[in-house]
Amino acid sequence: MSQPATTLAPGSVGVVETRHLDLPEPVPLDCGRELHPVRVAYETYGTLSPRRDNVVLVCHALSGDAHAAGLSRAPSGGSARDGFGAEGHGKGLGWWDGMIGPGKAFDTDRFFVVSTNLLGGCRGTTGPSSIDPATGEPYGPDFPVITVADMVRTQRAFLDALGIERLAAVAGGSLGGMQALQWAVLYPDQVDAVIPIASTHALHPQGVAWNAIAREAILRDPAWQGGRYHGTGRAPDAGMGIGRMVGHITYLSAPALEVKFGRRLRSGDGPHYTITDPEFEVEGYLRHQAEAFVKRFDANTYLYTSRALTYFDLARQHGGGSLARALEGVSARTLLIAFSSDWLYPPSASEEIAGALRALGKPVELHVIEAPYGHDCFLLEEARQTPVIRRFLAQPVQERGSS
Ligand SMILES: CC(=O)SCCNC(=O)CCNC(=O)[C@H](O)C(C)(C)COP(=O)(O)OP(=O)(O)OC[C@H]1O[C@@H](n2cnc3c(N)ncnc32)[C@H](O)[C@@H]1OP(=O)(O)O
Ligand SMILES: N[C@@H](CCO)C(=O)O
Repeated sequence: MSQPATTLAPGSVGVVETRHLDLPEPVPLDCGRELHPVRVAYETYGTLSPRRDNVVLVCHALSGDAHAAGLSRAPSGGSARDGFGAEGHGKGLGWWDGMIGPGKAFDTDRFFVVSTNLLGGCRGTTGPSSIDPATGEPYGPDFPVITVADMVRTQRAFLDALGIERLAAVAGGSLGGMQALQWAVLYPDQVDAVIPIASTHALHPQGVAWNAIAREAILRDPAWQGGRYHGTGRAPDAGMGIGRMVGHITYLSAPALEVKFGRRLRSGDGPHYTITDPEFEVEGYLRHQAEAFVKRFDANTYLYTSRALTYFDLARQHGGGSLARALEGVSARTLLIAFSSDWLYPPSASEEIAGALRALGKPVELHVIEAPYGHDCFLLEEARQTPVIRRFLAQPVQERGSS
């Protein structure tokens, strides 16, 4: 994971700025509605080749944004609600800064890396906090329910507007990996390689359940007000904070919590026998994560995005219940990376995808990295993902085959 920085480290893409593009056409959605207008927030790193054949799209997870690499030019300290927004994790460096740059996994000496904030987001791309042209008010709960396929259709339309037809690769972790898989299925002739990391073809029931609890915490906060909290001076911060605490624990692992906090108390002279104060270090940490999160994120975006990732089911949506059938049309070569301690998006999910692709004779590699930090390993274990990704992306066409 990128560290706070005031100076740019070697290999940095430098100071970057999030830009915005308005799509010329409405985006058709799985729910049957169309969305228009749609604005997409994006950043790019590296140089587009004259043949426009070196584009890598990186897709973020639940709470990310377009600021994937470099040091943001945007002012810090803003929030998702006040219009300009704080940086991805509050320090100015992009959420995959260790992975994108000269000589890094996504090498900007070679690739033109594009990162967008996903549809439904609260970091510059049209989402539930955007103005509904029909009412002149924020959409709130009137925003259409969106899917991962809708996010990918939006990215396709965005790239069309930039004049980019093909992608050398699509990569992302978690929900970002779902988008990569969705690209391979929806646009098989337009993407050469996909790199889903710590991801799945369908979240397991326990994952669906944890997401449901997080959403429930928001829905039951009286300040949510049926989703029409914008402009009322009240927002469901309490509910979203609890939702983030739940979610954040699912991104970690039991051994990581043991090493990081153990059962240490916050105060040297405790316990203080209180039912309200955070006595344990891990409780203080969770409160900190909740407080930081509500400053940078919108509750309705959380609801819509969490919903989209629980709906995602390649077999159901594209294969009549069969993962193999869903993947039949894939022509991109696939690199799957999973982490041994990730119980939310476990290696078994990547193994299922790899098995289905192999049985179909498609080129696929699976790497399970032994690492203790749980699901968030895709943000933390940059050094160990880098050689795997660099080697995969360096493979000349004639060497591409099943493994
Ligand atoms: C996924 C995308 O596509 S982009 C979105 C990615 N960003 C996020 O998810 C943001 C929130 N998540 C995190 O911070 C994740 O833990 C990670 C993986 C991104 C970073 O992991 P780490 O570097 O190990 O950070 P860690 O989990 O220790 O959290 C550090 C924070 O907790 C605070 N903290 C650490 N220990 C304690 C404690 N005992 N009590 C209170 N606060 C604590 C630190 O002060 C630090 O705060 P800051 O972020 O405000 O500076
Ligand atoms: N911590 C990451 C991972 C979620 O899958 C996020 O908040 O987006």
